[in-house]
Amino acid sequence: MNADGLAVRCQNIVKIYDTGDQKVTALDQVNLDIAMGELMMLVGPSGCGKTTLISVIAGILDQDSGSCELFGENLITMPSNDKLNFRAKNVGFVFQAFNLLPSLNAAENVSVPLVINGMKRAEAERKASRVLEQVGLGERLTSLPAQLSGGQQQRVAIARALVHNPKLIVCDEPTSALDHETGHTVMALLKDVALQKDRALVIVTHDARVFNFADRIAEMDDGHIIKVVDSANGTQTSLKEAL
Ligand SMILES: Nc1ncnc2c1ncn2[C@@H]1O[C@H](COP(=O)(O)OP(=O)(O)OP(=O)(O)O)[C@@H](O)[C@H]1O
Repeated sequence: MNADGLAVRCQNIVKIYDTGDQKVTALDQVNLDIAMGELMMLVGPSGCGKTTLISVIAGILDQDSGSCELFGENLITMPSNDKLNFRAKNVGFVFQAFNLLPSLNAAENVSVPLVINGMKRAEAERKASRVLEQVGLGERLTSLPAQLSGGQQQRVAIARALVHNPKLIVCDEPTSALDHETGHTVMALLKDVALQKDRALVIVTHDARVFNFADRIAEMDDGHIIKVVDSANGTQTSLKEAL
């Protein structure tokens, strides 16, 4: 794939966790390109490296070697302040554990990325409320995370990842706590974002109900990407062609 028009370019990414008494190679020479306008899903067994890979892609974890470019920018060589600003503006992340701030209500949680990017609080909360309405939580704006169900908290986390209109959205199991219909609504909303030509989405999922939303599905095993399938026509791309 030509580097023009790429949202993400991962080349030879290696990540080893060193816990003192043992070393775990979570990513072993991973190569993956994601085009602008693409919704890429990552699948594979537990422990194969999916969360590690999206954390590197989102710039929240540094790889040990290899390069990862986001919209042509190599985050690992950026000064840390520039990296923080770049990430705050361009990346939305839905964590597996949601990571909502417990003392802030739903609208306040969702407004955090806007406030970080310099928007006034009242305006940020108005905008956050509109996105919460889109995910079906217009009635729960002032609820604290502890007053919400798991599925509702997950939708707050998704609204927070979308609210500042980032160019890259990275989601770790975004539909795991949602029923079929809500999962479908949330995926349709995420897909709408991915369809914008200067944006991209990467979603880690075990949820077969949402595979049909993907443009391509990359399958991982034991720190490697073992195949990439184009879901529109079922074509399996060899790894050389996927690059
Ligand atoms: N902070 C850490 N310290 C040490 N080892 C880690 C750490 N995080 C992940 N690992 C190990 O790295 C490997 C990859 O983990 P990762 O969380 O990326 O897998 P995953 O495919 O996302 O798994 P799951 O589907 O269960 O979320 C696993 O063997 C895991 O135990």
